[in-house]
Amino acid sequence: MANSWWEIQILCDSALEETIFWRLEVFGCRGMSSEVKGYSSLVGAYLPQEQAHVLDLAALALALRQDALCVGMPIPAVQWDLIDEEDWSITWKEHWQPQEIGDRFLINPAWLPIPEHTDRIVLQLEPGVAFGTGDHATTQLCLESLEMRLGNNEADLIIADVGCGSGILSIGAILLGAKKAYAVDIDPLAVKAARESRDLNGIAAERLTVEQGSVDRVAELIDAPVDGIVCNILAEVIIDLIPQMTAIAKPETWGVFSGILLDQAKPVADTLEENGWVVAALWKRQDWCCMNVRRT
Ligand SMILES: C[S@@+](CC[C@H](N)C(=O)[O-])C[C@H]1O[C@@H](n2cnc3c(N)ncnc32)[C@H](O)[C@@H]1O
Repeated sequence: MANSWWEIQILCDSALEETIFWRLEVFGCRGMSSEVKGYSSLVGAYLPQEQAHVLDLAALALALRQDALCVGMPIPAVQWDLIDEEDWSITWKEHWQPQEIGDRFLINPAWLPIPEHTDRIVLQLEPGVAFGTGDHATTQLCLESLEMRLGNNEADLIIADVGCGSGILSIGAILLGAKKAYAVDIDPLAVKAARESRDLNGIAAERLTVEQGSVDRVAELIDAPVDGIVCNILAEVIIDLIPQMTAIAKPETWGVFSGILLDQAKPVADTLEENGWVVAALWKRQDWCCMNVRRT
């Protein structure tokens, strides 16, 4: 089937939801949703067909089973099916509704009209293939941190968004008043999605540069160190990237780092300290945390 997607559905105890989201993210799933079913949750996720073989899906189901057994929870029921692109998009549209985040943002699916009577900043998104719809706790924590950081409309602020996914954080920063953002992602599909999100929100290409790559790509693109770095990737990736982040920072540069499970916060904080950064605040949501960091 051309342009087919795996639709993965997992019926689980609600307490397992966060671990399952994490597993799915590491597996490479693009869109994730969850629906409450009594005391259980039905977690849905999507993955381009070419990215996983049936054997990979079976291995994923096994890992989820082991995760549940480790914490004495009922074993989740996992099933998968191939669906075509059109069905995938329709499924998304059913799941995805406008969502308020923090005090300022309203994430609005692109197929719905822009709400007229809202005092919130409307951020339009398509159900693209990239991570970053605002559903995930880590994205929410980053947007809320940006709200606090950019509360005073700092017009000259330049930020780097490492692992931009849909571009949600860069766009959020620009809508809050940042002058420019450099958004990078190693996934070409994310780069395409972020450029589409930029156009959807009427942001000029000069204000939001989107390129494939990572921190080293930002270093090539910028003329001067950035004022802020947002990075919502998994802890182990952030740990590897911290030394490179120092190279694109100046003494006043701040960072908003998320994608970090609570029990991985210490190694991230240790690596930050070793590289001349300090954790100024740590925000928690579910099993995740978001670090607001600054240079020492
Ligand atoms: C959890 S998503 C975050 C998306 C979006 N920024 C958000 O906050 O919702 C992480 C993104 O980081 C990208 N990524 C993973 N490792 C990376 C790396 N070493 N450098 C740059 N991007 C990376 C992934 O492709 C993915 O799009």
